[in-house]
Amino acid sequence: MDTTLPLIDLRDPPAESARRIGEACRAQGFFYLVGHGCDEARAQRLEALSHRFFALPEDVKQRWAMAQGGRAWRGWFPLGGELTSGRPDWKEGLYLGTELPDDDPRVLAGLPLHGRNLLPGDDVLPGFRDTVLETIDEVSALGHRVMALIARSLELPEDYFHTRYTADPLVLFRIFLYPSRPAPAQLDVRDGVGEHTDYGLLTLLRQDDVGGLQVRTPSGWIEAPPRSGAFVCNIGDMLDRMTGGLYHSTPHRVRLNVSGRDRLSFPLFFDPNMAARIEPIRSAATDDPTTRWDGASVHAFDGTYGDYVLAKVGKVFPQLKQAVLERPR
Ligand SMILES: O=C(O)CCC(=O)C(=O)O
Ligand SMILES: [Fe+2]
Repeated sequence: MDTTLPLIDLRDPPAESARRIGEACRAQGFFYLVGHGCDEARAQRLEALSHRFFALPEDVKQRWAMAQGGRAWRGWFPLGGELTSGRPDWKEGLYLGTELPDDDPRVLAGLPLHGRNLLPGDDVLPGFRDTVLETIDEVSALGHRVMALIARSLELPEDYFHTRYTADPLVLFRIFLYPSRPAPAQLDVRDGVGEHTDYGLLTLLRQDDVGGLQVRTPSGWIEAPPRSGAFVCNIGDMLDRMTGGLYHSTPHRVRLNVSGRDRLSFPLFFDPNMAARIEPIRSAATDDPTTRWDGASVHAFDGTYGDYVLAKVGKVFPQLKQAVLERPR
């Protein structure tokens, strides 16, 4: 297999973009996206403000710690605070998502992962909050566009995913910092982020120019190096499940950062509404029995997206799960 990931330009005719996205989803499950029209100046501003946020002293950042975010699971977590396969990742981060007011019915009902964002306001980091919220809106809109192209690539109506899953998507946005300083020897750290697949439909990730993201292909690990102005997109478990394995939810990881500079990344997870039941797609494009594979746990899954994502999130933040989800309200 090719050792570079395909590049999709959204300025191409939609039929061509859809065809090439389909090819990429069947092969690597990963592709670069350019010509998307997102505001470059905003992305640069977000990068600069994020560096300033992570540079704040720990006791200041504690004001926005995830523990204070309650059931919304928003806010800051410290280095080593998130686990992949039970092992701490050597990264620090800010968990964010669609901004919902306290009187939103989903928040009132105590639906996990929904609520207000927990991050510094203009008194501490002028412009940070607005830049984050604008970015979430902008990249979510791009998520809708790419999902329409993915539908087309599967010979489905363009609104296939929108109607069933994403009219009101679950959108989780994260800002990660992978420090250049090494982890203390007593911490059992191996990667920036250990090998994993993403849970939902589609991940759209911007990264700075440091690099470190790697993708597992049948012929081994390949790099997904930074490309200026591009998103790295990949397919999540739910699309793999819906297509019977035709579109790959490909394992990936981030290596320890030895560049001498801190690395920032900005993944947005564009996922089904938590109440949506995940159903296999029936279309000519997914009917080829030679492309089906079974046995992987994702294909045994039957339930709503909420069932799936909460089980996953509980594993990466075990203490929070105990403190938040397993406590009676
Ligand atoms: O930071 C990156 O480049 C990748 C992060 C990632 O894979 C994830 O958060 O799911
Ligand atoms: Fe990931």
